[in-house]
Amino acid sequence: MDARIRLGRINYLNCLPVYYGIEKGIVPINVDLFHGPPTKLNKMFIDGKLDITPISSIEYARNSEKSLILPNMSISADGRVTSILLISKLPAEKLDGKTLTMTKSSATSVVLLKILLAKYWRVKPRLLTREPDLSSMLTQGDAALLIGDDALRESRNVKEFYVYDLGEVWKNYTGLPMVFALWVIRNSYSADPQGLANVAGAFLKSKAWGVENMETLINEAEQTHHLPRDLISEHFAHIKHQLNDYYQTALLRYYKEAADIDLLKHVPELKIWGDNLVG
Ligand SMILES: C=C(O[C@@H]1C=C(C(=O)O)C=C[C@H]1O)C(=O)O
Repeated sequence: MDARIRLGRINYLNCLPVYYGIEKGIVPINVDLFHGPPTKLNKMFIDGKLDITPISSIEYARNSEKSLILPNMSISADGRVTSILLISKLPAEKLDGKTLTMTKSSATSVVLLKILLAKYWRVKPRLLTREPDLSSMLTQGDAALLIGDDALRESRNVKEFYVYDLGEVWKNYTGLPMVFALWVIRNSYSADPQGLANVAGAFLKSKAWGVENMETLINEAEQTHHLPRDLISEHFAHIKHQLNDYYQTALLRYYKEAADIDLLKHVPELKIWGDNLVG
């Protein structure tokens, strides 16, 4: 099989540990990589321009008939995540009627924030979507939602604000981890079980290589993402790339919470490739 797989790659630090082995050719696989923030990859996948890619977990729920889930992969956190931050001039309980600006790069964390505002903090701010630029977001509003590297980059400069790590708030609310992103497979691509097995295997090998070679990953991340070393290792320690029963239960709880406040039409079945689905 030498058809080149069109593979998405979120351009945040959270993907480095699972892509490094593939990108450096340590794990050989024939792919064309497409980089971008989550909302760009979400759209490319839905438009049929990617075969396999991480997408915001809420987008799988909205398009579950178009895709299958790649097993054993996710971007998750069991509590603190370090990179999904609500940065606010006021305590979150006081945001009722205030203006909150949200990064345009996110889909899952936008819905997560809406769940927490409605059900945990019980407030109803006015919500705006903006480019991920903290100072202009906080000029236009009283609070801002940032994700990924944009959040990590600001996380040490926000001491004068109230800072909420939404992985941690979600854990306080539900007692469960939070699954932010899933790797999905375009339905028509699943007709190539050998190709799929190759990709699934390559990710497992690349992920395992990353776990064994954490220092190399941190060195690479320092150079390519320009973040402090201790912040990088803290982020890597909190991001989980798994999708076992515990994380699947948590994901279904998130979908249920979203459906409860009409942000999702129905809770989808998690169709995971290899789970008695296709050959
Ligand atoms: C933990 C993260 O998870 C992410 C959050 C996403 C979202 O909110 O839609 C999508 C993909 C992930 O990048 C992060 O960005 O740091």
